[in-house]
Amino acid sequence: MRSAKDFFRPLAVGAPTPLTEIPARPSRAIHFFDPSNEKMAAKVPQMVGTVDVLLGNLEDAIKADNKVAAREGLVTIAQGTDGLGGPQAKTQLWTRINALDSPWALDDLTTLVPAIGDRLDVIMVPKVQGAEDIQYVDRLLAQLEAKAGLDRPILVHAILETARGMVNIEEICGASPRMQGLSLGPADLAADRRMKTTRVGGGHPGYLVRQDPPVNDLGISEVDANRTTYQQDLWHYTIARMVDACAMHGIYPYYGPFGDIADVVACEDQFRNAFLLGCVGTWSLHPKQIAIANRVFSPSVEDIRHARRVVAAMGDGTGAVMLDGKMEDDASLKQCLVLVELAEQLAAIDPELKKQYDALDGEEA
Ligand SMILES: CC(C)(COP(=O)(O)OP(=O)(O)OC[C@H]1O[C@@H](n2cnc3c(N)ncnc32)[C@H](O)[C@@H]1OP(=O)(O)O)[C@@H](O)C(=O)NCCC(=O)NCCSC(=O)C[C@H](O)C(=O)O
Ligand SMILES: [Mg+2]
Repeated sequence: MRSAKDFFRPLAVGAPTPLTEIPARPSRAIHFFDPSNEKMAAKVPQMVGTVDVLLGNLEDAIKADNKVAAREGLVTIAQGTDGLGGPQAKTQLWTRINALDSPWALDDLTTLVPAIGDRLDVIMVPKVQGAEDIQYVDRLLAQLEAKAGLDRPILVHAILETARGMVNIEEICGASPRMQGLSLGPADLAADRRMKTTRVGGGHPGYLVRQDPPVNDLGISEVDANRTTYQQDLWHYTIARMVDACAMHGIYPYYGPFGDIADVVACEDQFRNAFLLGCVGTWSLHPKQIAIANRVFSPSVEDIRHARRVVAAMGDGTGAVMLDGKMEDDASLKQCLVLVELAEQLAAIDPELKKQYDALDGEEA
């Protein structure tokens, strides 16, 4: 472990100085595309500006025979697409490299950083098991950045998809000042934990609680009676764990994939649960999931109306007031400020949202 004194020193001579704070750039949807798929690649330029993050995927879902084509395709796309990636871009450019125990990960990094390191905002590392994985990537990136003459550090995002990664979650978050955030990888995590769901994210009808049985006049429980069941969220514990670890380390938590592309309703529910629990965004696997993510991970006009009224009513921010029959105080003010600040960040990049929030300006507090 590095000492506190050394933590923010570059890990290679000439590498950019690490950031002391991870910028809160909007990232409601991290949209995955396969850079070796011509049809998907052709859609990238028109998606710039409509989605917060475009992620060139090199890992799972890319056939082994296409790994090199995907890597080279990503270089071509990054070099040839205006407005994609870099600190000022409206649409960030991320990649998901291959797993560190695969034969491709090293070539992914040594190819991408010199070629498009100035465009790449975040590198997502799959199947992270512990701090050692992040430290390996951290040192290698510093060497490659120094060699390429880059002037800002590329950030790192870890996917939680093993039981060991979950157990080591705090040390992963704190392993490097490059750590930008965490995503849930529900498919790999389910397999590693030997969970019995075969779905890619989302709920499961078998994971439920059932209403108590009615009791008859003889005091006997009628277990065969019709009883309401309530489906539970298989991922609640994992997401909540991830949110706490990220908040503690000043980095950002994300829900991961929702594989039932056709079920846009359940997808929206899963995304909203993650938003309410504290996640800042999610993955999008299909173009139709982008609009869902943008909608869900943007505070509603109603929420912002209420939050602004609380801010106005609270004056200097201390004490307690009654608003619409409810108590508001220093703590609920902080809750409201979370939403107001998020709305400001999103309005800065999303003109339609800005218009909706601005329309509240004339309203009485
Ligand atoms: C899921 C898909 C395979 C579906 O593709 P397809 O059957 O082609 O869908 P459509 O016919 O509805 O597509 C309509 C058009 O849109 C284009 N398209 C589709 N998906 C994308 C996309 N992601 N980006 C850009 N464009 C896209 C199609 O080419 C069609 O174009 P056209 O014919 O010209 O109209 C496919 O969506 C897909 O492969 N998505 C990405 C899958 C992926 O990245 N998976 C990996 C992430 S999830 C994971 O790894 C699990 C995780 O790690 C864990 O452990 O949990
Ligand atoms: Mg996975």
